[in-house]
Amino acid sequence: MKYNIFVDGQEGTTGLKIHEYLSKIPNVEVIKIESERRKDHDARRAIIHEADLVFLCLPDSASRESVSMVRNTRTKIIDASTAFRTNPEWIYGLPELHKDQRNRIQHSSRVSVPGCHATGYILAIQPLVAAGIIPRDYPASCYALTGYSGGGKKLINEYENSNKEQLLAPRHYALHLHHKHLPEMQLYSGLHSAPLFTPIVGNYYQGDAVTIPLFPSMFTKHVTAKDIQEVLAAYYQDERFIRVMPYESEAYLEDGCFNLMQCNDTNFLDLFVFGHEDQILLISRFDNLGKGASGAAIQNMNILLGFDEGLGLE
Ligand SMILES: NC(=O)C1=CN([C@@H]2O[C@H](COP(=O)(O)OP(=O)(O)OC[C@H]3O[C@@H](n4cnc5c(N)ncnc54)[C@H](OP(=O)(O)O)[C@@H]3O)[C@@H](O)[C@H]2O)C=CC1
Ligand SMILES: CC(=O)N[C@@H](CCC(=O)OP(=O)(O)O)C(=O)O
Repeated sequence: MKYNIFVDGQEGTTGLKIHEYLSKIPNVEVIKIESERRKDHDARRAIIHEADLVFLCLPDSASRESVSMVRNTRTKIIDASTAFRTNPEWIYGLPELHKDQRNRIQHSSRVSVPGCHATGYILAIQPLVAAGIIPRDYPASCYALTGYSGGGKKLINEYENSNKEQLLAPRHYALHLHHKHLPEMQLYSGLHSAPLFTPIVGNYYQGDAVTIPLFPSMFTKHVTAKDIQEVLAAYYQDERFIRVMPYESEAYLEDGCFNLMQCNDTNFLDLFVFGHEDQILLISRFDNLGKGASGAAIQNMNILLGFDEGLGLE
C-alpha cells in the first residue's frame, strides 16, 4: 500500500529537507500543490484531504490554520512548528523521551515535532531528573550554538545575501529570556521551571550543540561526571539515534576543541559528559535540520505508519 503524503510549506527550509528524505522512502506517494497556489486556503484544504499524512512546515499561525481545515479522522498530521508542542491533545514527537512515548506516537494522529534546542536539552537532562539525581527544583541553565538554517529562509537569506559585518561573529539572541522553546523545555524535562536559556547563532549553515552546566553539590545524590555518563548510556542503550559518548570524551575533540558539525546530515544526537567531582558539563550535538527538525519529522512518520523507524534516515 502507498500512502499519500503532503508537505504544507513545501518550499521552506524544513519542507524541502523533508522532501529529500521522502524521495528515499518507498511506499509513499508525495503529492504537491502548484507553487503559485501554495498559500491558497482552498487549494491547501483540498490537498490536505487527499493525504493520509500531512507535514506542516509553516509558521505557527499557518499551522493552526491548516489543522483547523481538517474535516476527516483519517489524515494524520506531523507539525514542525511551535504551535502544539505543549498541547495535551497532541503527542510530543520525541520517541526517546520515555519508554512508552514511541507507543503513544504510533497510536496518535497528531504529533508535534520538538524544537531543535529543546530536543538537545530534554534528551540530556530528563533521564537525570527521572532517576532522582537532579532535584525537580534545580535552577538549570543552558546555551546553544546553532547554524543559521535554524532561522528558516529569512535568516538564511540574511546570512547568505548581505555583507553585514556583524554576521561574521556568533550572535546571542532571544536575550529577552523568553525563547519559544522554553515551555516544552520545562514541561518535558521534569523540572519545575524552565532553564535560563541563551541561544547563539553562528556564521555556518547547520549543526547545533546545546550545553548544560551542572553543579553536583546541588544534586540529591552524590554522583560524579562518570556516574552521569553511565546513567545516560544505560537510559539510551536501545536507542539507535542517541549515542552516549564514552566518559573520556576528550578523545572526540579535534585540536582540543569540540566539532559541533559532526552529526550534520544524519539523524543522530550525540551526548557528551565532561567534568569531574565538582562540575559537570553535558553537551548534546545534532543537526538542527536532522534530529532537530526534518529528520525527527520523518522518524515520527515512520513510527506512525508502522515503517522501520530509520527508513530514509541512515
Ligand atoms: N529551520 C529549522 O531548523 C527548524 C524549523 N522549524 C519550524 O518549522 C516551521 C517551518 O520553518 P522553516 O522551514 O525553517 O521556515 P521557512 O521560512 O524556511 O519556510 C516556511 C514556509 O512556509 C511558507 N508559508 C508561510 N506562510 C504560509 C501560509 N499561510 N500558507 C502556506 N505556506 C506558508 C513559506 O512560504 P514562502 O516560500 O513564500 O516563503 C515558506 O515556504 C516553523 O514553524 C519553524 O519554527 C522547526 C525545527 C527546526
Ligand atoms: C537560529 C534560529 O533562529 N533558530 C531557531 C530555532 C529553530 C527551531 O528548531 O525551532 P522551532 O522548531 O521552534 O522553529 C530559534 O532559535 O528560534
